[in-house]
Amino acid sequence: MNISFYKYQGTGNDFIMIDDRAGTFPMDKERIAHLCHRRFGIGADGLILLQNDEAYDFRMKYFNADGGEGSMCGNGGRATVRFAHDLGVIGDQTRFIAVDGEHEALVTSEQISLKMSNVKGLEEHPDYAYMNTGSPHVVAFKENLQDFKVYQEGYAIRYSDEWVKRGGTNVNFVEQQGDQQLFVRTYERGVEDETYSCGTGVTACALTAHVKLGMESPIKIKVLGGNLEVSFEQTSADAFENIYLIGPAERVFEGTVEV
Ligand SMILES: N[C@@H](CCC[C@H](N)C(=O)O)C(=O)O
Repeated sequence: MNISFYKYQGTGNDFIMIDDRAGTFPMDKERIAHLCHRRFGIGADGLILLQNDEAYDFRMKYFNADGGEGSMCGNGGRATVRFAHDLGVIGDQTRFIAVDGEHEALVTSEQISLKMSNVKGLEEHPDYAYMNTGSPHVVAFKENLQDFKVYQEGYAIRYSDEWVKRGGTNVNFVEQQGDQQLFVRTYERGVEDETYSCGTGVTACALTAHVKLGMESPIKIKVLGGNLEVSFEQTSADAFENIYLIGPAERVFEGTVEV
């Protein structure tokens, strides 16, 4: 059968977006991986279904590029809000449900401001920090990040015995570039490559930079695909609330594909 799809991107993290309010999309791992393949398919870091939900404006169901259902995707959340707005499903404010629970968002023509899940349990290790911002993230500070081997080093951590045992992780490398500015590069689990941006990843980096370097909210973050901002409130030594991921998200093209 042929289905309509839309392609969206948020700071270069790109997604196939499907209006699945009828609930008819055939959710099959191989099919989703094929659609996301950059040579044989449409090409994307992930595929997202916008579905109906009784209690919320919509449900966001996110799959990584390998076809497996992912944990929360921050940029995907922002792109799904833009998609829902473009479809006329929502106005300029929304409350929706995703794999990690309820989210709120505000829409302007330039930006989507997405409220992220509260964070509890920041682990501080000598060489890195770890936290779950809806998805699991290792955060390691590096100098001269532009020239750093993100794929090789990220892969080594992601597939180390410890992280395989713990269910896998995304890996973020971060460099401070001013009082309120970070530069972040991310190796993404489920894409198994460096992506141009990772929303839950930059959120983890901002919270880590606050704890380790004393950087205050809001923190601006440069990624390969553009610029994001993260604001937050720290409520105890390892807990954060009112976390917002703010940045652009837009439709790139649309089409039909046989599934
Ligand atoms: N790109 C995402 C992160 C997606 C989740 C991740 N790949 C996983 O399942 O671990 C983002 O913007 O947050």
